[in-house]
Amino acid sequence: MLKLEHSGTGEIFYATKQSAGFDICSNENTTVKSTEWALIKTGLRIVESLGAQKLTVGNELLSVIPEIQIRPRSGLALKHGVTVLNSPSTIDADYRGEIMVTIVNHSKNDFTIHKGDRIAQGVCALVVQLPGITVKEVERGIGGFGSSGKN
Ligand SMILES: O=c1ccn([C@H]2C[C@H](O)[C@@H](COP(=O)(O)OP(=O)(O)OP(=O)(O)O)O2)c(=O)[nH]1
Repeated sequence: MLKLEHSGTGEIFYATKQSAGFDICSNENTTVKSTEWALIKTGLRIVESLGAQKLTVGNELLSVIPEIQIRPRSGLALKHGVTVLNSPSTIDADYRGEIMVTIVNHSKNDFTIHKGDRIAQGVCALVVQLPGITVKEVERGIGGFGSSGKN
């Protein structure tokens, strides 16, 4: 449905058979200062997606597409006041750039992140595009973070 790859040696895994989220690790060493936020590289990329699937509900033919939601790790939030600023972040199925995570540090202390540290988790969900809304572009490619408009 969606195929994810890591650009380095980083593993992508579910902790248990019934884990909803897979761990997302930092692909860099950095420090997020107290009360500030930073965009962190993950080395992850979607390399393939099946595209929209059609589902009939009542009289309507709906497009069902996968997305990845980035969610915080509860342990980081509780122990360090560190979370994902724009959570749940939306990773579109046709995004081919590196998946990035905006980490915010709400604590009084600077927070150091090492390459390989688990900073967030990814959840794959199936969403429905509302019928009757215009689809403007065919594909997103590597554009993100405000690339599709002025605001
Ligand atoms: O935390 C995030 C949020 C987004 N993205 C990438 C994947 C996503 O598909 C793309 C666009 O994200 P979003 O729709 O949230 O961005 P936007 O600010 O609305 O800008 P755009 O005009 O690019 O849609 O950026 C990330 O890598 N990490």
